Amino acid sequence: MPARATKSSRPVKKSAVDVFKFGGASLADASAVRHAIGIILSPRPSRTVTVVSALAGVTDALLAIAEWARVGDTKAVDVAVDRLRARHRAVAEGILTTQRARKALVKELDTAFDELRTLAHGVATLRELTPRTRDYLVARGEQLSAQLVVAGLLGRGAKAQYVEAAELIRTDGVFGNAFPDLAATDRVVRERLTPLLRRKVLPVIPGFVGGGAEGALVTLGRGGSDLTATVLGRSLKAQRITLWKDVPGLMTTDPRLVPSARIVPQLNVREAAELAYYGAKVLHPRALIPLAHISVPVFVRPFADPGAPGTEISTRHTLQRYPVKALSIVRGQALVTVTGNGMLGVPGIAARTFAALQQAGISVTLITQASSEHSISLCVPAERSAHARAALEQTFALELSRRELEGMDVKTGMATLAVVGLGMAGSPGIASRMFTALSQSGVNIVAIAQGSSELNISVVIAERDAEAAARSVHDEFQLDKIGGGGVRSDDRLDVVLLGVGQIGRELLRILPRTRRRVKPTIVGLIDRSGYLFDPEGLSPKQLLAAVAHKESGAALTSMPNAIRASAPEAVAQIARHALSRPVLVDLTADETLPAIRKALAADWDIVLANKKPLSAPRGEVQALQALAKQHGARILHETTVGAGLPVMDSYAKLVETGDKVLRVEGCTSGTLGFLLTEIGKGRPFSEALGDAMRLGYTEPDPRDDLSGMDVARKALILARLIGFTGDLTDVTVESLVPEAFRSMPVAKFKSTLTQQDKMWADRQGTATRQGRVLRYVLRATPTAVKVGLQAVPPSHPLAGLRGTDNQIVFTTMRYREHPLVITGPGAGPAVTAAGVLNDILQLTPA
Ligand SMILES: NC(=O)C1=CN([C@@H]2O[C@H](COP(=O)(O)OP(=O)(O)OC[C@H]3O[C@@H](n4cnc5c(N)ncnc54)[C@H](OP(=O)(O)O)[C@@H]3O)[C@@H](O)[C@H]2O)C=CC1
Ligand SMILES: N[C@@H](CC=O)C(=O)O
Repeated sequence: MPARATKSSRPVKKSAVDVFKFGGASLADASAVRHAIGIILSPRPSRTVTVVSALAGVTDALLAIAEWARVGDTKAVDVAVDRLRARHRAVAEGILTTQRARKALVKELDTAFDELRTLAHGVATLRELTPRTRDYLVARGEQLSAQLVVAGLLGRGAKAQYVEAAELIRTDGVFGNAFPDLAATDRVVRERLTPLLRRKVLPVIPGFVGGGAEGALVTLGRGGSDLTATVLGRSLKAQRITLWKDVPGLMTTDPRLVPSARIVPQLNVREAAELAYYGAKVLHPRALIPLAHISVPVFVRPFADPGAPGTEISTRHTLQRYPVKALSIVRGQALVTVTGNGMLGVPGIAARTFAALQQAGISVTLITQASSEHSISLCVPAERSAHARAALEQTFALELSRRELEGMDVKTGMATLAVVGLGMAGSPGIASRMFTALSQSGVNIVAIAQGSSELNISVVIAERDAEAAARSVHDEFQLDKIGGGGVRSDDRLDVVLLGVGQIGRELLRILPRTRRRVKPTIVGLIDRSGYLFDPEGLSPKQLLAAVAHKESGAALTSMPNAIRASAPEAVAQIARHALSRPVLVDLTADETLPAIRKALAADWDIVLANKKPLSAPRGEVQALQALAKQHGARILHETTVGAGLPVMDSYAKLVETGDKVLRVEGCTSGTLGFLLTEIGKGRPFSEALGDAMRLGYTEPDPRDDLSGMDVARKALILARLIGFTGDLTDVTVESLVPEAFRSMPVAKFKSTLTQQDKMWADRQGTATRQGRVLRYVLRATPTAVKVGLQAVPPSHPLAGLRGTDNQIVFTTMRYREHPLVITGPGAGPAVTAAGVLNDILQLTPA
């Protein structure tokens, strides 16, 4: 009868719990344990269940103690126990700050080591080490490290509690290699851990250990702490399970074999399980079994760099451009082939072959049988090949004596290479690409196996060819691009929008209307809260939803699948995916240089509507341009001056044809143009500015326009083009914002606009009486840059501008007497988004 869920046995709300697992290699000494404690305490509010392995090397030391005890060497036992005791004491001393806490912990440790010693001496007396006793001894490593972590957490003022694993993880009771009884464990875990989590207590559980029959303690097999973590994550319906490891994540292959191996950002559970089975040592092969029918993502993350995202293992299927996502090489294999005419049509040969190997305790890593049924080949670890031959010869002694079987052929010095990826299913040509790559690098394929799931293709090759084989297959499937970098594809351009404000949303609206063979694909959106990303491209539905969402003033991170991050973090995380001709489009009005640098470093191109990056101090801008050059990236910024008007384009055409620009003058503020036109018609300042804001002409803070800073930035960008070596502070700027309004919060400024109506009416009145027209004007030469309000006569070319019209006048060597004039609307979402789109299209493949 199913157990009824009581209040306390219900799992805590889905997505509330994190399960962390710290591997032994991470927990090496006191500073590592302190670091782990810092990681456990970092999520706030913390509902973290922690699983720990034994301190690095302790499991091996305990196994050695068990062996010495079995042969009666109590001296060796004592030395090893004392060494372990000293090591654990040193960690205790290093993680606790008060004498009292240290004394108490050392006492606990001493009790545990005394018991260990007594037990080992008992084994030595009897000279008998049962599997049960061995498990009991070896489990001590995880138990001790859990005690240390609990003490460390308590020492940091956290509420933490040691929970005995044998009481939580119910198993089939197989000593040395037990497997959890998932249903039973689910119930116990919820009953025991849920109340602790509700009380905000951090449970710490020894990994690798479970409970067997009659209260026996069992172990889950080498690396079994991963399994403990996934079992707990499953039972608690955790929001995620994080395996903190001494590797950066799951790699496309072994980086020692292939230096260009990359971290795979995301793997499907089936792919990860396949890789674990085929030799990717990072993950315990059985660790993913508990998650087969339940969607809890597992993250393999680097302990040394907790900010790095590592590899996500989940039910998602991303990176679909990669039919193969990783490859594994297992060396030290032997290929055993059973051959003979007597196998034809005789049922049971395969079954007897595998039964013989199973009885000999030999694990088979690959099987292949030709359809002629003339032979069966299989791979076994080379060191077991003699045993395998003997076991098979014994099983088939009769067939061998009758010559129905020709014999057992055993080839040692072999390796298996397996390529793994969900995208292989139904994609023709993957095997042929793999075989062609191998043949082109001179690698002979000895045997081939492919499962009907098409999730992997494995080949057997000579071990001496392993490196060449891995490199050629890795190259063939472009796996060096999977963790980031630009893939030069002819039919894609991947765009990430930094900023989803007025301009960003308008750009998203007009993008589908692009008349180009290759339409840019929006793969990412970033705002102040975080980012939304899909390497395959956000769907039109997602983009529409994002536009509506942002229009309503909400944060991107309140949308499904969005991730909380700062802009530089978001770019860095997105840049780990291989994108086609990636472009970062900066549509913020913020200091975004750190994010832009990250993008350039990943070979992305940049499009800017934001003027701040290029009006930063000269040294920073020069460094940015040098970085772009180094990475072969382009920085396009047409809309930083004159919105959609072809200002940068015209400048480039002038200089490309050998002209020299001597000075630039004009009006480059749509907001001020509109404001002065409206005030000139007699409208109050507050109304006119209100309209400018509503129509999307102003900067997010309209004082950037009114203070002249927006024009100053544009002037500096233009002036630097023609040789000005100064900074923004060297630009002479006339501010139109009265002192009292300059530093108040923007919301307050917007609510007090009417207080400036009279000042603006007076200013306009004076100009009208003088028969003049007010214009905010810039003048930039290689030696001086000035922006400010001018009262120009009605005959002046600038006097004729209306509304948001900008005018940019280039005086050049060629256009000296009659300068080149560009006039037109210079603000507003429609023209600006079109200008940004034009820049993006310049980067699009033709
Ligand atoms: N309006 C115009 O006519 C023209 C504008 N431009 C330039 O276009 C840019 C965008 O203007 P507009 O769309 O009106 O501005 P908005 O204020 O409407 O939008 C800005 C967007 O940028 C995001 N953002 C701001 N700072 C950060 C940050 N540090 N990290 C991540 N995201 C950030 C905001 O996020 P959140 O939503 O979370 O606040 C918002 O989505 C400005 O630089 C402007 O000068 C250029 C030419 C013409
Ligand atoms: N706020 C700016 C927008 C364009 O750069 C302006 O009004 O010109």
